[in-house]
Amino acid sequence: MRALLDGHDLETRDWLFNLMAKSDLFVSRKVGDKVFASPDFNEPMDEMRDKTLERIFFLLRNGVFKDFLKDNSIENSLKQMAVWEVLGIFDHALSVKLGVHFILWGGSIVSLGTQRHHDKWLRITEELKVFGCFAMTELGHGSNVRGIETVTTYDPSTQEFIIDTPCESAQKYWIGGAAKHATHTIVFSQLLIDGKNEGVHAFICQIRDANGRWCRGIRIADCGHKTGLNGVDNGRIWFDKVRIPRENLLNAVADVTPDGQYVSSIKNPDQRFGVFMAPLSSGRVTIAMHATNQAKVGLATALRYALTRRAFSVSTYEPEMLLLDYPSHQHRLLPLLAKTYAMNFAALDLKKLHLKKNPEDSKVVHVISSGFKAMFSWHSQRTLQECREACGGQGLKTENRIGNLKAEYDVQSTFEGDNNVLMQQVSKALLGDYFAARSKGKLMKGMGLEHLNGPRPVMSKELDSNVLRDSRFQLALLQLRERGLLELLDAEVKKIISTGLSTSEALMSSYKLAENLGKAFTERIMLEIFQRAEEQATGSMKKVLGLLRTLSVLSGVDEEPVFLRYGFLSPEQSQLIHREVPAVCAELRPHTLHLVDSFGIPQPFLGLIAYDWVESNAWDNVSGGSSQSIV
Ligand SMILES: CCCCCCCCCCCCC/C=C/C(=O)SCCNC(=O)CCNC(=O)[C@H](O)C(C)(C)COP(=O)(O)OP(=O)(O)OC[C@H]1O[C@@H](n2cnc3c(N)ncnc32)[C@H](O)[C@@H]1OP(=O)(O)O
Ligand SMILES: Cc1cc2nc3c(=O)[nH]c(=O)nc-3n(C[C@H](O)[C@H](O)[C@H](O)COP(=O)(O)OP(=O)(O)OC[C@H]3O[C@@H](n4cnc5c(N)ncnc54)[C@H](O)[C@@H]3O)c2cc1C
Repeated sequence: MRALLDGHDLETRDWLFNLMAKSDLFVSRKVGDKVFASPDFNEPMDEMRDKTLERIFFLLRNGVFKDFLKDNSIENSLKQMAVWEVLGIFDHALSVKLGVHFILWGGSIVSLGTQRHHDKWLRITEELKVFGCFAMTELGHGSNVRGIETVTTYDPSTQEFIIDTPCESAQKYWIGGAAKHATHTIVFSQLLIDGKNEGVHAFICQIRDANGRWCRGIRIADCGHKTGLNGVDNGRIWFDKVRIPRENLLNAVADVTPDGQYVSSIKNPDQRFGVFMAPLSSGRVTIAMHATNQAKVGLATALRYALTRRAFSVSTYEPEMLLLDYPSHQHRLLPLLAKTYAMNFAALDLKKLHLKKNPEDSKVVHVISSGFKAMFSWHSQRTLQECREACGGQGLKTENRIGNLKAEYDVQSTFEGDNNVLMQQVSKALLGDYFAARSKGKLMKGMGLEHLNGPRPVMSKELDSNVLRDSRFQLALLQLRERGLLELLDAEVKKIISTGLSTSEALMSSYKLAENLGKAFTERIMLEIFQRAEEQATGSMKKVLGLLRTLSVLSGVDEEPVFLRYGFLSPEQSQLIHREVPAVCAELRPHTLHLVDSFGIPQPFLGLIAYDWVESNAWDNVSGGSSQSIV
C-alpha cells in the first residue's frame, strides 16, 4: 500500500528520513531508544531562520540537491519531488525556503529563461552559490498580478533595463528569503517600451552582494513575525531605478532588441501573461502533495493515539472504551482518512501530468493544479483541526506536532495563489470551454469533460448498499452534479449578461454556483484517478481501497448540500447515503493501523502520542525532572 501511495523513490525517501533522524540539527527529543525530529518552535524568529539555512547547507553537503536543476528528466524530477515531500514532512519552513530557491527562482529561470540564463545560473543555483527569491507580490497587489505597479523601462544607450518602485503600494512584499539571505531575485514588473505597456515580464536582479550588503538602488525591510512559518525570512523590496543588463530579461516569451524593439512569439497578451504565470503551477502541484502529507501526519498521530487512548466504560464491569471504538470518533476521523487517500492518488497523478506536459498542456495543468492546491490545502487544515481535537489536550502539546502544523501550514491556502481566486480559475475555464464548444457545435474534450457529450446520468431509485458502493454509481452521481452545475452556471451568466452586465460582472455575482462547480469538477477527477489506482491493486488491498473510495465519495456527498438543493438526489436517496457512511467507517476500523502506517512516515516524524504516550510522559522521561532532588 505504501508503494501505491508514494508511487516512486521509496529508497530516497527512507534515506533522507534516516539522514535527518541521525542529526542533532533535526532531532528535537529523545525518549528511551526513540528520537523525535521536529523544529524547535520556541526559538526566537531570527534563530529559526538561521537554523533553516543551517539545515539547507547540511543537506547540500550530503549531496541532496545534486543535479536538481541541470537534469530535468522525469525520473530525476520525481526524485526531487520525493526529497521535497520528505523535507516538508519534517518542516514547512525548510521546504518553502527551498521551494522559493529551486522551484520559483530556479524554475522561472528554466521555464522563462533561455540557454544563456540556464548556462549562467542553474549550476550556481544548485550549489547554493547564489540564493534566489521570487518577487511577484506587492503590498498593493497579490492575487491580481496584472495590477502590479513595479515599472521597468529600457535604456538603449546603455542596453540596460531600469526597474523602479513608483509608489509605496508597489513595494515587493512577502518575498521569501529576501529579509536575510537571498542574493538575487526574479522580479515581476510591467514592461514599458516607448511608453507602451507590454504587460508583466520577469527579470533577474541582484539584491545583495557577496558580503550581504544591499546592491545599489535596493532597499529591503523585514515582514516581521508571522503566526507561522517563522523559519522563512519574508522580506520587502524597493527598487530605486535599479539598472540591470538587457540580458537579464527572461526572454523565452518575449525580448527587447539592443536598439529597444519589443519582440514576442506570442501576440495575444492574455496568452503571454499566462506563460509568465506558468512557473506558479509547479508550486501548486507541489503544494497539493505537501498539504496531503500534513493531513497524513495529523491522521497517523491522532488515529494511532485513538487506538491506545481509552475513555469511559459502556458498563461498570467493562474496561474503558478505546476512542476509535466510538462510532462518533470513527466518523470524525475515518472519512478524513479516506479523502486523504483520494487526494494522495490525485496529487501523485498531477505530479506526473505536470512533469510530462507539453506547452499546450499548460492550461490544463493550471486548471487542475488550481483546484487540487485549493481543495487539498483546505482539507489539510480541516483535517489537522479535527485531529487536534481528537487528541484532546495532548493535541495542543507542541511535541505532538498537530497544533503547530496548523500554524505552519495555514499559509498554503494563501500563498502560491489564494484558494478562492484559484477556484475561480477552475470555473472560469470550464465555462469558457463549455461556451466555446456549444457556440461552435463541438464536443467537449479534455479534463474528463467528455462525459458531457453523452446522455445525462439517471440515478436509480433503489440505492442499496451494493449500488452505493459501486464506483460506476459514484462516478455517475459526481458527473451528474458537475453537468448540472455547469448548465446552471451557463444559464445564470447568460441571463445576467442579457441584462447588459459584462461577463466578469456576471461571473462575480454567480460566485456560489462557480465555487460549487469548481469543487464538483475537482472531486469528479479525483474519483476517476482513485478508480485507476484501485485497478493496480489486488486481493485484500483492493477491497480496502474500495472501502476508502466509497467512504471518500459518500461522506463528501453526505456533507454537500448541492445534491439536495438542485435535485441531483432525492431526500430518500440522501438519507440512504447518510446511513451508509457510518457502516463503511465500521468496516474500515480494523484496517486503521495498517492504513496510517502505509503513509510511510517513520516514527521520528510523528507526534509522541502516536506511540507509548504513558512512557513518554513518565517521570524518568521528564526532561531535567529526574535530576531534581526529591525532598
Ligand atoms: C523545493 C521544496 C519544495 C517544497 C514545497 C513547498 C511549496 C512549494 C511552493 C514554493 C514556495 C512558496 C512560497 C510562496 C510564493 C508565492 O506566493 S509566489 C506568488 C504567488 N502569486 C500568485 O499565485 C498570484 C495569483 N494570481 C494569478 O495566478 C493570476 O493573477 C490569475 C488570478 C490566475 C490570473 O488572473 P487574471 O488577471 O484574471 O487573468 P486571466 O484572464 O484569468 O488569465 C489569462 C490567461 O492566462 C491563463 N493562466 C493564468 N495563470 C496560468 C498559469 N499558472 N499557467 C497557465 N495559464 C495560466 C488563464 O487561464 C487565462 O487563459 P485564457 O482564459 O485561455 O486566456
Ligand atoms: C508566508 C508567505 C510567503 C509568501 N511568499 C511569497 C514569495 O516568496 N513571493 C511572492 O511573490 N509572494 C509571496 N507571498 C504572497 C502571496 O502569494 C500572496 O499573499 C497571495 O498571492 C495573496 O495575495 P494578497 O496577500 O495580496 O491577498 P489579496 O489578493 O489581496 O486577497 C485578499 C482577499 O481578497 C480575496 N480576493 C482577491 N481577489 C478576489 C476576487 N477577484 N474575487 C473574490 N475575492 C477576491 C481573496 O480571496 C483574499 O481572501 C507569500 C505570502 C505569505 C503569507
